[in-house]
Amino acid sequence: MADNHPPATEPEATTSLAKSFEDRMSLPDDKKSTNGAIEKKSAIGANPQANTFTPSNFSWADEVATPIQESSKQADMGKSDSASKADTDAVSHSLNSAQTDGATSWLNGSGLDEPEFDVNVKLADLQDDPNNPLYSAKSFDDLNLRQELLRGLAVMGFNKPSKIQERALPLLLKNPPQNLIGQSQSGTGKTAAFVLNMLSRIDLGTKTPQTLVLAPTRELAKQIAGVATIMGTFMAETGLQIAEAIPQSIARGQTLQGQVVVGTPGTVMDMVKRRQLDVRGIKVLTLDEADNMLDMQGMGEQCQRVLNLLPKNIQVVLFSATFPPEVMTFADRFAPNSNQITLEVEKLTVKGIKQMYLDCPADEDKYSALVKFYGLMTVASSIIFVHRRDTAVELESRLTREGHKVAMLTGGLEGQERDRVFQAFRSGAAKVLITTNVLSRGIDVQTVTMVINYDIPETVGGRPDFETYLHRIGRTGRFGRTGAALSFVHDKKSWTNLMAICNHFGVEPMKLETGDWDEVERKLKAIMKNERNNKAQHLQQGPSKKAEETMVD
Ligand SMILES: Nc1ncnc2c1ncn2[C@@H]1O[C@H](COP(=O)(O)OP(=O)(O)OP(=O)(O)O)[C@@H](O)[C@H]1O
Repeated sequence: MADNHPPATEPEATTSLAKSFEDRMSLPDDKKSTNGAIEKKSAIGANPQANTFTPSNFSWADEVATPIQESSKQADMGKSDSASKADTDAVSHSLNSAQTDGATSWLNGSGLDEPEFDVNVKLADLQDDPNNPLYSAKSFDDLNLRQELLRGLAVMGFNKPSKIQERALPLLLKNPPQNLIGQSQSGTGKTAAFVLNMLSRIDLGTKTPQTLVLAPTRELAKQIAGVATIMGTFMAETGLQIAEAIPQSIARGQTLQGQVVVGTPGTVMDMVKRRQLDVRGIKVLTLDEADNMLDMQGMGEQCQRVLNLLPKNIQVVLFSATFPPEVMTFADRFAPNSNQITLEVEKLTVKGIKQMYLDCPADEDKYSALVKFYGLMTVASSIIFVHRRDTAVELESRLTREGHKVAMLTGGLEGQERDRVFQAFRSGAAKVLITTNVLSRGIDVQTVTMVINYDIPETVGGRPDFETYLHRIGRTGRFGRTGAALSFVHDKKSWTNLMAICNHFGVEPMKLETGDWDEVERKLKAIMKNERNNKAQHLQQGPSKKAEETMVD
């Protein structure tokens, strides 16, 4: 695969073929260093908390709505509604070994100390609105989960299931087990749905692998393993073990032990071939980001080969926010006779994400526009997506040379370096991450309030890449938070592709122009103000009585 044509997500297996440029680049530690103060106000990567909030210095971070604040309130109280102190301590212990974000903010994982705002939308309000994907009519207690899992959910602060969790769990947990294809918007809790299914189905009497999750990247595999570790804290007492099947996770000659295995398909294949992974006891196979995993131009063949190695008649579970029609046929074959929860394309965009685009005169103007844009506001954490690895490297060196503090991760980096960079970003030590599509899917870092499409996502053939756009912007606005996505256009092709993407999802992005930065600032403030008013109205009126189901079986 040529370096300038990365696939939608760079699979592990292809990274060694395409890293010549980065291989030559030395990335000294000081570039990635996560300490060191940034004096310049609103510089890229500067800590927003270092700036004083004034009306003219508004912050996107302020717009991270109250799920976080609500969470920190729980932290103040020392525990969530139904979790005991002992349970909380047990989960804190799990956190030491798990890489996760999602549930951990109230345990000081990634909580933001946000300035207070006049209007607060609580997660509870969103979850009471039947039009919201986070809505549920049921509680976790109604879902027949084992007690240990209910305790895990309680300390994680999961008070109520989201719509996908409420709908998928009864289908997943039914016996005899049935296959499932599940779709819901980004950041609506698909991971918990499939992790709860796996943890409900394992036998703790043996350490042999019983459930296998495949994910497209090491970061996502580690994140899922982290969620399973925390959710299963109280099953660990009776023998639960979670194992990662990613490059270098175990030494040669060692075998993987654990009822739950989470890995990338290439490494899983290798481990099975080397007899490091015994798959004879597997009874559930889950594919996260399933449309990407089943894409025949990507990992489809590998996943099929893994499936062929597993026992017959296992439960196959496929989850993603997107299932384009061309993949759906294969998905049906991969998970035959499945129950299906799907979404209409217009329902796919997350309402809390404000979409904008910046009209740049030419490609070479994008860089100065980026710097200028960051200068207008403080951002909690942000991700800048580029198309090519060499663009990522170039952007990182240029910004670093000019005193901005940024981190960079592409599939061209070695595994341990990837872990180090990503951990720095996850922990908040690095505020700006430049990356390719390798991190476009699944990654859950709650502090991300801004996603920048420095390059509009396109397929190998140069066509608009609808799915990648949706997954990229879905790195913000997670589980009821608000966020913003800004796409850069600089010529006819990038503009046409962006418009095609927006038409596809039925959204109207707001246009910003580089000719008049005062106007850009004014528009940004207006959009944020509007958002606050909408929330205020929503809270005054309460949820709409004409509830319209957003999911169809
Ligand atoms: N019931 C719940 N209550 C509160 N928070 C939840 C609940 N379920 C999930 N979350 C949180 O929501 C966030 C998003 O969840 P998750 O990563 O599973 O989303 P996803 O649907 O898999 O997204 P993507 O499509 O991007 O992969 C996480 O931070 C998770 O901890």
